[in-house]
Amino acid sequence: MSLFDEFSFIHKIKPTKILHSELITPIGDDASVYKVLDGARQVVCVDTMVEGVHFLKEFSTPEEIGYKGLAVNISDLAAMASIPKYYLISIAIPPHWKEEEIIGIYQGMAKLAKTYMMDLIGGDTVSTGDKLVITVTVIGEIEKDHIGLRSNAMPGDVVFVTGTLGDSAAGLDLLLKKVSVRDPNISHFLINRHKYPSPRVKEGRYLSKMERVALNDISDGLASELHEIAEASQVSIKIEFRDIPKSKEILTLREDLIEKWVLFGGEDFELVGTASVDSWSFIKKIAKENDFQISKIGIVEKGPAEVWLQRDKVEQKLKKSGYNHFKQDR
Ligand SMILES: Nc1ncnc2c1ncn2[C@@H]1O[C@H](COP(=O)(O)OP(=O)(O)OP(=O)(O)O)[C@@H](O)[C@H]1O
Ligand SMILES: Cc1ncc(C[n+]2csc(CCOP(=O)(O)O)c2C)c(N)n1
Ligand SMILES: [Mg+2]
Ligand SMILES: [Mg+2]
Ligand SMILES: [Mg+2]
Repeated sequence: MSLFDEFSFIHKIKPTKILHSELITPIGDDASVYKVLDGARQVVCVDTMVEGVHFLKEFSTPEEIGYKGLAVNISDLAAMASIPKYYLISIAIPPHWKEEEIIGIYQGMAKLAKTYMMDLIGGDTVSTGDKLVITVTVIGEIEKDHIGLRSNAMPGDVVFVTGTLGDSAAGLDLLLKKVSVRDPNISHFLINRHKYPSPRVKEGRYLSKMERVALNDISDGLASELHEIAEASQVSIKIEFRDIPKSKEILTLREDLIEKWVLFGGEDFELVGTASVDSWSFIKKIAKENDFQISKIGIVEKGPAEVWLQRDKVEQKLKKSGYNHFKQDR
């Protein structure tokens, strides 16, 4: 499968003709949005988790796997600025998974679903040969005209991210024993960030109040997601490494690793986006009043769909590197 590129594959299978004019976002964003009869907008998306690719039984409990499986999907709803409502689970179970473990996965999901008031409305259960596969479909709603499209960025905009970046990838490298940390509080924090991502639904909802906001959630890494916004909006993006928010815990680790985790690590499930300068002053005020973290990391400029990274006054083109299924550049 090494010749298979995830992103060019999606481009190849993307339909060239849309049959329903009610469809607002076809393939190419975090979720699909379409009009329903009463004029409201429904938001739908699906993501799959595979044992060995997204999680390992050796270091994650069934509850943790379930929590994360739903969280990463809610994160895509947050990246459209929508309100989560329902979810469906398709699960392919190999012989070495016991029923009580599968129920544990559902318990992990149910815990998070309660927080976001989501109902489990269906799914599918099948057997499979070797690896557990969990496919989660989520459905949300959004008001007309307030969708966080990747194509909404405009020259002059501020580029922002929520939370801190790189913690999840650092936590994964701790679990995989690629790095070690002496302080148990630091390793606990980073591993927790890997196992329990917080979908930024509240942040997405506040951001939806702006007249125009571009949004993407960080699953494959900051560099990859910024490229997706640059490509969808046909703009150039410039970011400053120093301004990317990093946790105090990650800052105790090696500088070259921090850079790799922050830019290319992925699974942060924070939101990255752009908004006008006027909206940005307002966003900062709302964030302070409502106790969430959001930081300016760069600007949008006219120009080709590229991403530039400034570091110690040196500017370099940032490659679209990050997590790409089938590609081994990580
Ligand atoms: N096999 C597929 N068939 C049809 N559409 C697909 C397929 N795979 C992805 N897509 C669509 O391509 C677009 C980009 O998908 P992608 O999975 O990269 O985004 P994402 O779900 O936000 O990221 P991630 O999966 O890394 O969390 C989305 O619109 C998605 O629905
Ligand atoms: C055991 C194990 N090895 C590696 C990783 C890292 N990882 C897997 S998928 C992915 C990108 C997001 O997934 P997707 O693009 O499918 O949404 C990343 C960063 C992990 N979580 N567990
Ligand atoms: Mg996404
Ligand atoms: Mg996806
Ligand atoms: Mg991905």
